[in-house]
Amino acid sequence: MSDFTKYQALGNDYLVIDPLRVDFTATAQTVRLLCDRHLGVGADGVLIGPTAEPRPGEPVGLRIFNSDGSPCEKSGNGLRMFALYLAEHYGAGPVRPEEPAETSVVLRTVAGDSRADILDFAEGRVRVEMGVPAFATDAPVGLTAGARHLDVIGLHLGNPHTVVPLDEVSADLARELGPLIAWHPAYPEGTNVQFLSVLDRGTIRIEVWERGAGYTLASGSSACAATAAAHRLGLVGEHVVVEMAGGTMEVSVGEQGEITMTGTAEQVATGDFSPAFRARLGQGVPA
Ligand SMILES: N[C@H](CCC[C@H](N)C(=O)O)C(=O)O
Repeated sequence: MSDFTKYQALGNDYLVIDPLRVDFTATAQTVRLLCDRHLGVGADGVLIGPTAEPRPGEPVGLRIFNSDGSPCEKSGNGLRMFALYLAEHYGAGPVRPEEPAETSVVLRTVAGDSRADILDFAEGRVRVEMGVPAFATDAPVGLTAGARHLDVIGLHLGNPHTVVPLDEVSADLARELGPLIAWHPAYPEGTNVQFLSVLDRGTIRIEVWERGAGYTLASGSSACAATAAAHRLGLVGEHVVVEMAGGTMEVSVGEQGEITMTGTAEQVATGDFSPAFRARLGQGVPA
């Protein structure tokens, strides 16, 4: 059994560490070192789970951390990856990879439960029910970031998001304004930020700056938040293709406002920590 399994979804990468199989204590420090692209393995975040032996029909718990070591309530890409991890490693339990169309599991984070269905195991295609967003206000509100006055829409989807609708978006813009908005005094807990451009009623483009991880090539919960905001503003219909730097995802808005996302994720590698790195993690060297 490997110490870690690395996944990526549209260029957003996470390490899965399974506490039932590996002795690992997640602290801000150990997560930061693991995620460091120069000193560690490298990732946008870490998924620690399952938190207890999976039992058929019962929710499976996981904890999620950002690359800066901060805990986060939820990660859309992370949930898709973790559903695949469970199918690959605990297949006969809550999920059945031999019956891909029927493979489903309820994942439990501090943000609540999310049902995940593996639609195509070979392609790593997973659909996740992300819940109903809670909007901070009915209409966009003004926010000053640097020298810019922006109209933004704040919403919670288990984790916090701020959507910035603009005519055009770019990675440079996200890198410039993202950190100013993510830690703006208006958001004491910080916020994930989506720069949104609506291309047509079925297509949006977003650039993402994540709280705790910075610029990322894609973010599942961000794709959902941006779609929910665009839908609320009447700019898109119920089914939206979300273009991000790392690829596209499909997001749907249900009758009650519930958000469902579908996209791929893939396992990249499994690996073991060297004794020296394990010691640097402060986790001790296995006998
Ligand atoms: N990449 C993640 C977002 C992580 C959210 C995290 N940065 C936070 O602090 O809430 C996703 O696919 O949804």
